[in-house]
Amino acid sequence: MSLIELQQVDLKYQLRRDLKIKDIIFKKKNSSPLLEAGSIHALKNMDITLKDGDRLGVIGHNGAGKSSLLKLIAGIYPPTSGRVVTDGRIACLFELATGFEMEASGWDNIYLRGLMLGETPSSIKEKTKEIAEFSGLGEYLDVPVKYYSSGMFIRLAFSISTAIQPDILLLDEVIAAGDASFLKKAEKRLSALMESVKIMVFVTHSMDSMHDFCNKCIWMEKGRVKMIGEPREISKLYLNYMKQQ
Ligand SMILES: Nc1ncnc2c1ncn2[C@@H]1O[C@H](COP(=O)(O)OP(=O)(O)OP(=O)(O)O)[C@@H](O)[C@H]1O
Repeated sequence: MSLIELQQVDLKYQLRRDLKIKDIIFKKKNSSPLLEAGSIHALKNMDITLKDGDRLGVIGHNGAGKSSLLKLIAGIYPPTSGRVVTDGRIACLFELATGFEMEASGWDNIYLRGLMLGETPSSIKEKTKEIAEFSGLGEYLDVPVKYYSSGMFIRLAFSISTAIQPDILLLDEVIAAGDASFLKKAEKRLSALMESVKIMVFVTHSMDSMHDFCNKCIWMEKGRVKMIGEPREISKLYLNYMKQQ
């Protein structure tokens, strides 16, 4: 059984300020409460438990803490306090560039990234041909990825990340997967993955996508869970609230 459990979790980002002479001279004028405080409190007292079959949509205003929640579950950031427990193989479909070797070729990156995602050397070798074909990058796979266009890079990153069979899928809607033909192919592959995983956490601003793919929803506000419940119910309350702002 797969599991995501957050117990009284807080996440604070520490801000590093590079002081310049003009900051010292114009200190009062330029001071910012956030910088003065030295940290941003992105997640506050989060308690969430997700088990097999849970498909959680995460909605909320810009800066509410949605992406921070994904990064915390992925283990990219440790909690400042509280406990995060996960059980199961996690695939992240956000910040696709993380973990790539810019000097290495597309082929080498398939191998290295595959290992990082939990494949063994032999299992990733078995999947390499399929990943390469799905990416449609052809001879470009011989070239260091630093020379790729952004669309080519997304093709490769998406093809690798969706080739493994995870238990838990962490997904941000913001995946612009290059040209229209690839986008269509990518959508199909992504829908299949979303249906096959045991637990999904899906950050989205699209209520329609959330209704299609999720059976639970949290509305986040200023780093806290404002409401949790059935997707249609929560999104209705959220949209009404947003209209009044
Ligand atoms: N790496 C970082 N360093 C410092 N502060 C950060 C960092 N990432 C996010 N924040 C801050 O944490 C808070 C939550 O940001 P987060 O990106 O999680 O919000 P979000 O709900 O995903 O927003 P959006 O819908 O705009 O993508 C914001 O105040 C943001 O400025």
